[in-house]
Amino acid sequence: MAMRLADFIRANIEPILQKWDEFAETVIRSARGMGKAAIRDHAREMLLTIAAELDRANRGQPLVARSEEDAAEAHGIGRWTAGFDINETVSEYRALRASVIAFWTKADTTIQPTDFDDLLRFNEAIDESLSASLAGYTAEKEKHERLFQTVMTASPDHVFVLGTDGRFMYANQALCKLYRIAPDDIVGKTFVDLGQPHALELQQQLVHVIASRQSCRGELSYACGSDCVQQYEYILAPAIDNGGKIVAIAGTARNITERKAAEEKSWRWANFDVLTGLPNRRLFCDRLEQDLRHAERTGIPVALMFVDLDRFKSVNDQLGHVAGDRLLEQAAQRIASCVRRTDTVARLSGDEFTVILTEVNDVTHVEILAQEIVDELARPFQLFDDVRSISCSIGITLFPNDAVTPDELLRNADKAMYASKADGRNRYRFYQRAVSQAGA
Ligand SMILES: Nc1nc2c(ncn2[C@@H]2O[C@H](COP(=O)(O)OP(=O)(O)OP(=O)(O)O)[C@@H](O)[C@H]2O)c(=O)[nH]1
Repeated sequence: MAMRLADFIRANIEPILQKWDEFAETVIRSARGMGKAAIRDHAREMLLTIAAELDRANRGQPLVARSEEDAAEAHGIGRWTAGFDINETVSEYRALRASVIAFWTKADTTIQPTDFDDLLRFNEAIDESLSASLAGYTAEKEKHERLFQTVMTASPDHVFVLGTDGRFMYANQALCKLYRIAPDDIVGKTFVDLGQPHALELQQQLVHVIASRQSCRGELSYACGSDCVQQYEYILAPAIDNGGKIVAIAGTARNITERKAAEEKSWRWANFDVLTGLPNRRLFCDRLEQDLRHAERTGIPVALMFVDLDRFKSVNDQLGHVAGDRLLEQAAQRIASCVRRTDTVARLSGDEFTVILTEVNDVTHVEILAQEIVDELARPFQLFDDVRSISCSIGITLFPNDAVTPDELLRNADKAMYASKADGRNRYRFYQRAVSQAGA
């Protein structure tokens, strides 16, 4: 052959790369996100580097200069990052070697002694390049594994990998600490083996993730002592290989106990009266709407009471606001003690309370209850060193007889309450009767 191998490679680089492309189609399937052009450019770069090495060898210079070794190493790192597995990385070099030799052998007519030297050096160059590349690949892989381990170990969240049979393949330190088990001992066990009440739920979720091939989230409680329950939010996600097969389930779980407590606290702030602990106006309105909807379905009436303390201002004026607060707290407890657990007692504002009575089959019961509240609030209140007596005025309206909307019902109850006040306080009045009396 007239042409040296290095020159041959440079002259035939296009057809060599064309052949390489065809082979690469089958080898590099798993190189996610890497375009064909990028892969080809890499091959071109490697071939030109090897050709330059052959030139140097022909001139009697050392075969592999440091910079080429670095380039091959960087290539290996790139292959790991691009998602190549180690076989694909090796195959890539084998394909390059095969492409070049196939072309060269085909083009060869008369073999010169120098051709054997070139072939030998070419193979050596490919081997050197491959080993530098693999060194880069494995170093990068190990570096990432170490980083992964560090992140997993430091993570306060639970991270785990389960096989499709539900057995642990990996669990990080946080999870092992929770279950009081060594990381090596947890491998091969299932959540059921760890003996937690939430195990069956997780097992079912696992089956669901495998069947649907979709991730799922959920919440669970973990009893970490007789009076300690921690809440966790978890995500289970299927790990799918290049062939579309589910090979594992990756899971994370985060302790949300504090977040839940904060949410609960802010929900209480938004919906309950701080002084009395009763539902506030907002929650009262929600409950009234719900109760009315329910009553529409069942056809059983609802009664709404408006309870206003009589001359409460004088308690504040004479004994101070703190004593007034004490009275409001006690009044709230007394009203609540008169009703069923299913009924709602709320504090709308100041000394105004409301009571929603559901499933009122007999209005007589409403009257009895209203009188009970009047009597309860007429009993003396112990306010620190003082004892005070006040009374209350109650207005009552009925759904659906008097009105059907929450606003109208509230207005009616308010009017009936004022009728009680006008009648001399310390009593209750029904809206209907108050209206007909006013009309009479
Ligand atoms: N201690 C205390 N007082 C409050 C609170 N909210 C409102 N008040 C007072 O409650 C009083 C309500 O008075 P009113 O309902 O207007 O009048 P009243 O003295 O009860 O007289 P009648 O309703 O006409 O019988 C006002 O003095 C308010 O300042 C509270 O949270 N604590």
